[in-house]
Amino acid sequence: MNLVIDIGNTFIKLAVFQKDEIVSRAVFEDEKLMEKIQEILKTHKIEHGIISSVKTIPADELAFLRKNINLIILDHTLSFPFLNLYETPETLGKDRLALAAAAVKLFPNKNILIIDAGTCITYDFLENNKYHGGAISPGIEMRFKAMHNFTAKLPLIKTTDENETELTGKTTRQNMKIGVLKGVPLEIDGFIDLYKQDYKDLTVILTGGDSELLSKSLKNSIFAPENFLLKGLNTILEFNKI
Ligand SMILES: Nc1ncnc2c1ncn2[C@@H]1O[C@H](COP(=O)(O)OP(=O)(O)O)[C@@H](O)[C@H]1O
Ligand SMILES: CC(C)(COP(=O)(O)O)[C@@H](O)C(=O)NCCC(=O)O
Ligand SMILES: [K+]
Repeated sequence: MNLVIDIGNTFIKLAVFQKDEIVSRAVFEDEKLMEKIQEILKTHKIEHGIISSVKTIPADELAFLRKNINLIILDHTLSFPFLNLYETPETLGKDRLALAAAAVKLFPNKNILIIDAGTCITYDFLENNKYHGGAISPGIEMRFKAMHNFTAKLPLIKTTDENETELTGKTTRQNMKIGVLKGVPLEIDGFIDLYKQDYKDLTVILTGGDSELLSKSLKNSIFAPENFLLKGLNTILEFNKI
């Protein structure tokens, strides 16, 4: 069985794969990583693993993983089922490599825009199995936190607060919620429209912690496959197993 670990800026996602199927999955915060891995190693027969991180991985965690499984650390020097044309591949987010791998596995030889709404919102564009790059913008929670932190008077809004249906906000909180929760879908639809001007047959994938919240507000139709990034990591692991 394979263990795949995705360390994002907000959450760690972890899954155990038997061939292409997820048999166990967990989402948690940073400090629980070792505990969760020990639990998984006790309950599953893990032989291979892959870890993708947008942060530096602590040395003791790496040493522990390496001692227990055949571990691959995701970076741009591995083999991928797509051609990477990013001009600075060494600075490209590892999560974005995993998303691109998942996309070509699901939709080979297509024009694909992957939107990952997590801590940041990333846009990744693939044309016929060639990865070009895309865009990075602040995520929903980051926008709320930034407005609170960088102003004197704006309150902190939580994503879980009740949504607004109006276009015109009449209180400070309404204005902020509308600015972010209507603004982000407008941004996403705007990017999709711009890509569609050049690529009529564009496949759009939406994933990440805020994808459910956002999918209802988009005018463009999108795919929202489950555990998309984790499946991409498993694809890369299978591609690079020795
Ligand atoms: N319970 C929650 N706690 C914190 N953030 C949440 C929660 N539910 C959804 N989110 C949203 O999901 C985002 C994190 O999504 P995720 O894809 O896991 O990010 P990352 O891969 O960057 O860690 C947060 O920025 C926030 O907007
Ligand atoms: C853009 C990101 C912060 C997104 O991270 P996430 O929101 O998934 O936690 C991450 O992919 C990253 O650190 N990228 C490095 C810069 C680049 O991709 O070019
Ligand atoms: K992201």
